[in-house]
Amino acid sequence: MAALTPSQAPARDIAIEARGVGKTFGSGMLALDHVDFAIERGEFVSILGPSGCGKSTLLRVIAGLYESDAGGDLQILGKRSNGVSEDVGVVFQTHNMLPWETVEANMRLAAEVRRMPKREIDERIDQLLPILKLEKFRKSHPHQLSGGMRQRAALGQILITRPKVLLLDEPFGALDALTRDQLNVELLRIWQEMRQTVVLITHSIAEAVLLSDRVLVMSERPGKIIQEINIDLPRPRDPRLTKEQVRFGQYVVQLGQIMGVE
Ligand SMILES: Nc1ncnc2c1ncn2[C@@H]1O[C@H](COP(=O)(O)OP(=O)(O)OP(=O)(O)O)[C@@H](O)[C@H]1O
Repeated sequence: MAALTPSQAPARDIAIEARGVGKTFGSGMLALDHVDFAIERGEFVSILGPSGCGKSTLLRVIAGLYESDAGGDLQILGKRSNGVSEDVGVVFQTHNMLPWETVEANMRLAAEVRRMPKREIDERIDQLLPILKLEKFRKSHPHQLSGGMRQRAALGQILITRPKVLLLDEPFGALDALTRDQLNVELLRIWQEMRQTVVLITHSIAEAVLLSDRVLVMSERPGKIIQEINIDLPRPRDPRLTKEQVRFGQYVVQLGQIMGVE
């Protein structure tokens, strides 16, 4: 069969495309320098890189919370990024739930800000609480929850708005290893059900390999993407079985070498 010419090849359905994206902070401190990458719709991509290289800054640029320097181009779902978008949800390492409101009320507020109809909000809360394993805690306040539950509730506040793009800045980074593993299982399950485009910032090579379709590696500051590795492991990925695979270990070693942390 003849090879497809570029014009015949199926167009890639790109959710996020960065070309020459940069970020300089006030005093001329260059945090990101000519960042280039493209992420397809429905893809799960992790970003790894040394501490301080600009991962969170990049995520905030994608979220529209920071503006990219002049000259760069950032397209989100086919449109030039122009500040915060309803299509993009962000979960940070520390939750931003209101402490005096219950889990349910916090989720409700996040949806009300988007002016979603009450019936739809009720339906989505009922649908999400079991997925997040928070059914029994819908009337609890944040201080009554464990750290893992609080981060699940924070994820719920974002998922209720059904963002097409989900940005995760080390959402489970402050939790112990066991809770983190459990939440990663939940995250994979939720992603498999909802199939948003996910970009995850993590410091854990193993976490990146376990979860992702592709891992982008950033350089030291000023950060740019220096490598990308496709993670060709079968899904669904059971964490224990996946980590036992030879290929899993090879990816971890390969990424460790790229990052100089073997
Ligand atoms: N609002 C800001 N104003 C000035 N400098 C900033 C700001 N935010 C981040 N920086 C600087 O930009 C650089 C990149 O920071 P960033 O938080 O993006 O790195 P990171 O890769 O996420 O770090 P870590 O892995 O340690 O969380 C750092 O040198 C940081 O000090």
